[in-house]
Amino acid sequence: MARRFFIGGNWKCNGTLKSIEDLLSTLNGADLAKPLPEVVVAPTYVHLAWVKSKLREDFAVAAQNSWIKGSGAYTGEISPEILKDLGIPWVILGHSERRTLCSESSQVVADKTKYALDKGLAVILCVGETLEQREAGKTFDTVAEQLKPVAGALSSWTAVVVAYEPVWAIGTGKVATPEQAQEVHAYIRSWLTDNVSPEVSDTTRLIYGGSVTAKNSAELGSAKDIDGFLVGGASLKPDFVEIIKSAPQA
Ligand SMILES: O=C(CO)COP(=O)(O)O
Repeated sequence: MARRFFIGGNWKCNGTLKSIEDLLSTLNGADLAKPLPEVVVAPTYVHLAWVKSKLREDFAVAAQNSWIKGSGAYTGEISPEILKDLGIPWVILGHSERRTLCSESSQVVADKTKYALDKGLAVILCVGETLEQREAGKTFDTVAEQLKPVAGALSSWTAVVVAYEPVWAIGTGKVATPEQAQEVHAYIRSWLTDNVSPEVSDTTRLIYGGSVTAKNSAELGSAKDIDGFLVGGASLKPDFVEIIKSAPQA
């Protein structure tokens, strides 16, 4: 079945009013061929509602995280209910920066994913190995360990996109080769067949993240099991438009 190509821009902890205004005018002014891939940008929480109100209507917005439970006495957190109320359709969960810097375990990521989906958000679920894990031959085991609690928690995957982001490729300029990325995407697809269902495996979009640029996106995007990208640094630049343009036409 055809999976619609998906391009996410994770702005991380970046942006000023001026830089975002400039970026919005680049994105909104871009002349893009139809049919468009699905395009979703993730500004910081404080910029989210403003970006949503200014962004072209054929792109959507995502939060970069959400709380594990509903609204209440959780200082500093943002619940899926609040995001839903603001009309935010997507959330990124399990990014390696949160797993590492905020000690989010795979079980916490699974519980957050379930809660966000239950409240009607769609989830970009990130998985990926460190360089140490790759060099120890543990890439597949690491990804399986990250997916397992999610598979245990979810009853439906229709609103999930899985982002494979090898930690060693994030923000390093060291992009996975199309063969390296394809190998792990194929593994994830077979893992989903065996542990969830052939239908989920066939329909779930698997996107790649880690030093994606306008120079490498076309080649990566032509790999069989790569259904899109989660772009960090290059999503803050006009490069992002070129990455969108490089998406394979459906
Ligand atoms: O972490 C990423 C997207 O979530 C990738 O970041 P870079 O594209 O900057 O390597």
